[in-house]
Amino acid sequence: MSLLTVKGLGKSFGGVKAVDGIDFSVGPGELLALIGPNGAGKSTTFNMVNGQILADRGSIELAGQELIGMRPREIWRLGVGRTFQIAETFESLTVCENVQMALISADRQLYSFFKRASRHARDRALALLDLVGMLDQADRSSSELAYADVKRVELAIALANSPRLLLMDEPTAGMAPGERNALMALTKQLVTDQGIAVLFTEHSMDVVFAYADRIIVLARGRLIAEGTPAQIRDNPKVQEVYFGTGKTFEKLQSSKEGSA
Ligand SMILES: Nc1ncnc2c1ncn2[C@@H]1O[C@H](COP(=O)(O)OP(=O)(O)OP(=O)(O)O)[C@@H](O)[C@H]1O
Repeated sequence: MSLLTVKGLGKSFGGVKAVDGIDFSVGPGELLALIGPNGAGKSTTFNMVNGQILADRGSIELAGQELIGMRPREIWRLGVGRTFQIAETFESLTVCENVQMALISADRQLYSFFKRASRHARDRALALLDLVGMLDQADRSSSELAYADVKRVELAIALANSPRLLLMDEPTAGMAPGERNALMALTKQLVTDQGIAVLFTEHSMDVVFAYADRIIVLARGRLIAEGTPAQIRDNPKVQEVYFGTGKTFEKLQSSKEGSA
């Protein structure tokens, strides 16, 4: 059963068909990687799913509900979370307060008094920090954290909204290989346990091949391949348009060994 179902999705900018009629779906607990060379249409696809860009055509359904035409905030309220390439937390707040803010924001309709919300949210924030392995750093200032830990806090913040679908934009950008694997292993475990569907883009092929359940490949706005990591690795069309374009494939294959 799919949670997110995208059909015939398209978006043009002037004469450029950034996304040209693509279909895909993601199910609960599944990690779907969206890859492709520069300018393939990955960001445009992402931004259409979370409502930042209005699609020209097609449909994006979350559990049967059409998202096209909704604002990002409404889509977020329906349970579509997002993490960013560069993780950001409020540096003036502690780790725990950052997660509390996210909880209070997610609960806005249920709590009218900040104090009450804030007390209640602390316990839940600590539980989320425990999930991402950051409980012992809950009362530290966010400004003191190492980057890999900021990414963990960002994951806790994304989980605060109890997402059904999580969009992750290059989740491991800027991280060392060992840290990349730790973050992705944690993400995979959490989304599997909680049945969250994940759509992620990633330039790092070692991460894609190790953690994606399925991969879709875009090139010039078109979906040119879809399959398991093994199917995508062996697909000649993919090698031609994507891996064949540069040194990326070879380089990342050897980095996989280094990071395993
Ligand atoms: N706001 C915009 N105005 C005009 N053209 C755009 C705009 N956004 C994207 N494009 C064009 O649409 C195409 C797809 O861009 P997109 O950013 O979605 O690709 P991408 O796969 O995310 O690329 P990258 O990996 O480099 O981030 C490109 O040709 C790009 O130049």
